[in-house]
Amino acid sequence: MKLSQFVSVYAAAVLAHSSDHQHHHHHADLGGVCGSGALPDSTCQPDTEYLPGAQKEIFAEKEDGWRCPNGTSCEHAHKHSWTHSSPCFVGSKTGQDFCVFTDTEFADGRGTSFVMTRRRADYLTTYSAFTDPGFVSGVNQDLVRTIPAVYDVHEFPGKGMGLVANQFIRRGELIMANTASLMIDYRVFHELKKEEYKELQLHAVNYLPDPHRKAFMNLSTHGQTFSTLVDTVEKIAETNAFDIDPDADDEEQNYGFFVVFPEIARFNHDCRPNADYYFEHRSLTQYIHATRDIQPGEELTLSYINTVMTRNERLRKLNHNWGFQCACSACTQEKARADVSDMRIRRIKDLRPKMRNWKAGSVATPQMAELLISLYEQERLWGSMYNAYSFAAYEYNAVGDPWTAIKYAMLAIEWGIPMVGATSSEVTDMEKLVEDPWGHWSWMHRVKKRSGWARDPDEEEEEEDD
Ligand SMILES: C[S@@+](CC[C@H](N)C(=O)[O-])C[C@H]1O[C@@H](n2cnc3c(N)ncnc32)[C@H](O)[C@@H]1O
Repeated sequence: MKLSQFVSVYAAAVLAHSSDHQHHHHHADLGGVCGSGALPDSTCQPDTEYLPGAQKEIFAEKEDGWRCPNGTSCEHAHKHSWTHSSPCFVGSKTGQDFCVFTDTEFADGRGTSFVMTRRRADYLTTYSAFTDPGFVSGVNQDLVRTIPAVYDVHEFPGKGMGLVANQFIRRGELIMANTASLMIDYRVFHELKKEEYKELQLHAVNYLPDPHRKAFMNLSTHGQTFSTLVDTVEKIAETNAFDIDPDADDEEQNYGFFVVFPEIARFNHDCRPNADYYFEHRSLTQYIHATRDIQPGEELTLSYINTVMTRNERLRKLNHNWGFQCACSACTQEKARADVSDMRIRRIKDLRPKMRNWKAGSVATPQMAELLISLYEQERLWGSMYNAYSFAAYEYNAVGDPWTAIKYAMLAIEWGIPMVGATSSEVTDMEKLVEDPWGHWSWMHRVKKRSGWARDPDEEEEEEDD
């Protein structure tokens, strides 16, 4: 297993679509393509026709009659029963059509919309979420609720809407889960013209079933208003989307997804959040669990950025990507405390690559892992504790102390399941260690390396810094 994988997945799963989009405040964005064959004539309507509720009248036309730009064929043979699959634009590098694929039946009729290639959309339909509808039945608890919510939605001065715990929530408990609403292949942003992908985005949202589309259109635009729907949808996506890495079997490893989950989008940011998220590909679901015990009345928060950043780095990034001045407890603490917090952050950044280095010359020791645990605790980075416990389990096992290794592996599993999921490699590798530390890859690994008993270090997988 690759240690770098879990650290990078964790760090990269950041609520960010950092490219700077400019917004054009003009009407009739769709007007430009009307009559060009890019869209069916029925879509060549004033923007107001795209308001929620207008979907059926506009998109009642069958896909068969739809054409794609530049004479490309948009053959949408229905391998999976996509309810809609047009329009399309050709990617500048891949030469493939990027289209809108909507399944309005998905997850008990909640629906989901993709903007990607046919090939990738079809690949995603091999996931249990599509092959076994029962798998995602009842996952989303917001549009149709069968279990009482542990939170209420409130207005927060200076932050817009946010979520508040309405009861005690224990560490590790599930707070919310959403299947993907709008899922965009990142290549769309690299290969299509801005006007093209904005149009695909608009269609993707329009195709969602009514209540779902309304929930999407209600999301934050960071206080801005736009005269066209295409710009509003773009700003909503930019303000609310998560970056999701492709799964390990996806043939497009270099490009992940830009995904919106309307209810999860209500979490405001905190640098020391009391909730964290992970995406489970086979259910196409983003899960949110409590990183620590939460008291009723506390605001529920996620970190939009990598938490292991100094105060100035965090402030800069949040201001650049979302345009707000972070006023969380970690950002507003008095200078002496903020300085020592930054010292801890720098030490964390220094320790992790050392422990990820499994070569003979690595200076990693179990004491470093103990230090990392303490630093995470002092920094209140509860969502990362599992990561420090894993390092400790590996380090103890690597010097031949299986019982301490098992103790930390158990802690890594306990803290890791709600943060990264029970089926993630981080958790399953810890389970292997617990079952048989002596047979685990990490057993005596440091000792063997340093004594020259093991393979040539250069043959080992190199771990990168994140
Ligand atoms: C994903 S949305 C969060 C929910 C949003 N407050 C709403 O009303 O729907 C992100 C936007 O919320 C606001 N926001 C989130 N966290 C914030 C914070 N810590 N301080 C100020 N504004 C925040 C910003 O406007 C940001 O662009």
